[in-house]
Amino acid sequence: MPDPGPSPLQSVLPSRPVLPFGTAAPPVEPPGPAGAPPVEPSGPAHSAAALRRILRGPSGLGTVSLHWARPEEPPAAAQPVTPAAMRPIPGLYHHPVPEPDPVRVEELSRRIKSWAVDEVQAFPPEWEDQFDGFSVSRYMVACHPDAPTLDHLMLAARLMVAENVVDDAYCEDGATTPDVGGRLLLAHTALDPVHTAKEYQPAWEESLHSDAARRSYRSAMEYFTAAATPAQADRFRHDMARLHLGYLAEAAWDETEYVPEVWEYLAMRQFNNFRPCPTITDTVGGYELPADLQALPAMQRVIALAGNATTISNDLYSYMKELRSPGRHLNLPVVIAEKEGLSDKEAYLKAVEVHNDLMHEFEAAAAELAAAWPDPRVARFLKGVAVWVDGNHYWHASNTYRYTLPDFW
Ligand SMILES: CC(C)=CCC/C(C)=C(\C)COP(=O)(O)OP(=O)(O)O
Ligand SMILES: [Mg+2]
Repeated sequence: MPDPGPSPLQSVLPSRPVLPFGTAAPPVEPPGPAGAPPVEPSGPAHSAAALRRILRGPSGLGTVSLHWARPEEPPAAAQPVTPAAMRPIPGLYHHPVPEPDPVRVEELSRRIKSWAVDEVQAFPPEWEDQFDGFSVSRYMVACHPDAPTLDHLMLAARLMVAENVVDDAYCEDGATTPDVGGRLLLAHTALDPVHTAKEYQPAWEESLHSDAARRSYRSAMEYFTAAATPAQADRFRHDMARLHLGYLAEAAWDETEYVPEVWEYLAMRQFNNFRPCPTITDTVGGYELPADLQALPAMQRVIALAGNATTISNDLYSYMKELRSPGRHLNLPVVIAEKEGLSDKEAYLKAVEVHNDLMHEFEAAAAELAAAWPDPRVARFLKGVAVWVDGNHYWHASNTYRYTLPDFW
């Protein structure tokens, strides 16, 4: 498939002031009465042009200050960057991203490893190669190019590492145990604190240091809540509860050897999903999408579609890795093949089409919302989610340590 070039949400970078940690964005009146004004009928050209105008951000008198603060670090290294070896899935709709700033990647790698090894003991020494091969720094710099400082990037990197520690230690490839529900709930309390009788509170607090998963969640959440507003922290807790519900459904189907219908699998994957990563784009970017705008049904639809597209992208890039794992690892191609009687190749190619449909639905919903709610914070958040989707694809397509593709082409 020819490279479709930058997504409509990528074409301009809205300019916004960077707010220091924890500062709530100044209130801006939504554009109209309670309900959003009707989106005028528009064809693709109209909405793309409207979207470009909206995403360009405010212009005219008094807006000159609405420009991003330059990152505190020195500019990127002048030497040419060796682009990562990319192998995009043929026919997969995606947008290219600029090579992540190598200066930021190198410094973030140093800081996140120090946190993982020295602060929280996130993994045993025998997992060090896997940790390095995950390339979390290249991932996060690609997904959050608007992060004003490395401290902001560390917020995302710690949570990404912690989320994967929990997935690997509790849910992946044979790690699932019959008591996974109890273990996940207790790990979740490292994000969503227990408030209980005085006599029992110390035992809970001590539990947060008892395994790598809880140590990682507790520490990453402590840094996050220090930087985020209360509303952003509560949003994240809610998104992580969704994620853990998805893990539990996956574990229950694994335990009972149930193969879901395709729609059931897609429903589960909307919860066992990258959602908690793009939805922190405002905290990592140093601004806030207010809770009332984040909760808009139209915004919720955009977030769900973006998360679904990113997660089915993972199903496609991790297909070979999962075929090699113990037992039957459910992913979209495997479920389509089983439930629709297709060959492995036919099912995989159909899963690529499902991914592409999700991407087009996401971009259309984002463009419609940006036009309906021309609030600069909505535009910036939508762009941040789109950039996360594209950065996530870049990481999957270039992580040849972790992923290989089937020979279907
Ligand atoms: C980082 C994060 C919030 C992950 C959420 C759920 C998750 C682990 C994925 C969407 C990745 O899926 P999967 O478990 O298939 O991971 P790999 O394919 O092993 O990379
Ligand atoms: Mg996978």
